[in-house]
Amino acid sequence: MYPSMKNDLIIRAARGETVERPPVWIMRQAGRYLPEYHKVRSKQSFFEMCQTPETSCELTLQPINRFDGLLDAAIIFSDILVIPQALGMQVVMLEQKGPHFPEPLATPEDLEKLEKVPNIPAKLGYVMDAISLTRENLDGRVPLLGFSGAPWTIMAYMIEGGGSKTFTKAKSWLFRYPEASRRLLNMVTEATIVYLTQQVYAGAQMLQIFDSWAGELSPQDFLEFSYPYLVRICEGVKKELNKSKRTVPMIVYPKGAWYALDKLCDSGYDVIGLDWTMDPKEAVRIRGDRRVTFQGNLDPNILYGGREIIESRTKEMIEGFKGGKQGYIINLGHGITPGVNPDDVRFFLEQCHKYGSQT
Ligand SMILES: Cc1c2[nH]c(c1CCC(=O)O)Cc1[nH]c(c(CCC(=O)O)c1C)Cc1[nH]c(c(CCC(=O)O)c1C)Cc1[nH]c(c(C)c1CCC(=O)O)C2
Repeated sequence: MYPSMKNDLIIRAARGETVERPPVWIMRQAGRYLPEYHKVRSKQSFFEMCQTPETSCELTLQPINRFDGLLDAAIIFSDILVIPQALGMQVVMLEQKGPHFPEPLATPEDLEKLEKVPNIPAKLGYVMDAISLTRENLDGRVPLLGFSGAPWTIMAYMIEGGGSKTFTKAKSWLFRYPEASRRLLNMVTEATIVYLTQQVYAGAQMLQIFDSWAGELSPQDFLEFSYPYLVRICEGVKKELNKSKRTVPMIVYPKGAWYALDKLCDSGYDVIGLDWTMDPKEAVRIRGDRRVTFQGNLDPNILYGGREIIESRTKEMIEGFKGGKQGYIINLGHGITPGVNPDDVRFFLEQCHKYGSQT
């Protein structure tokens, strides 16, 4: 049994309940904008940090401790690329450059090298251990989120071998090898369902699926190569959890897929994460009376603009989401970036509390 919850605002907001103010958390809230992160990072490689439950727990708690009482959720410190690792691929994190796969998938024959049905508890047990340890150490202060990458985004990394501007290799697969692409997407989907379910058994109270490269696809290709797998994950996780009478709210963050918002409102996800290319009022209009909560969507670069614009844009955003007391979770439209001043982050969080309580 874990400590009882002192703040469950985000769980209630995700379920569509009316709350006293919209909850707030920040994608990548544990990361390189925090000096205390660099202290830990200087002693360990990125994936070593992910693989050490005590370190993962410490990093998860850093923003919660620093911004005590201002954040309404913690997200477990890990990475979406642990799934390619579990499928048998090597991934390293290069300083200043980001993730790198020494041997990315080149042709459909390479799928034979992957572990088709990886033993997730054996390969990623350290994530579950980190989640359990963090749940205990959070002491009920805020709920703990688990997460994974969406199949299309994971596939893109496995083929590109890292970040990309054009996604030529990954998208060539979709068009040249649609069958093999579907096989790969299915493989990632099934591993992800097991992974997310295990995270909940370990103590995760909410789940987010990051489809960071959704917006690289055309609307037609998103509907063919991303959406069905997102839906399958939501259904698969909920069905498995239902066997032990559990439910957790699920968030999908399909970055750039504003064109699919209407369809996503019927996807089964409780929460849809929006990036800053979507006007809050327009999103609310498209949603209509469907019971879906929105999350987002301040441009992370607003945090570089100084206090005046941080305040005015935060206020406008909250007002755009109808004042935010129902169907809304405050966040940035994408992860916070390394150069942001933590004091400006505190100021942003204070404005979220101020205008969220007022409107
Ligand atoms: C695409 C993606 C990745 N990882 C993730 C995504 C989806 C979100 C998004 O679109 O930004 C998700 C992620 N990565 C990390 C978290 C931790 C939890 C949190 O949000 O605080 C989460 C939720 C830690 C991290 N993941 C990474 C770092 C920095 C690593 C370092 O210290 O060298 C951290 C703290 C590295 C990483 N990991 C990844 C990239 C592209 C990079 C390098 C570039 C970058 O940092 O933006 C893959």
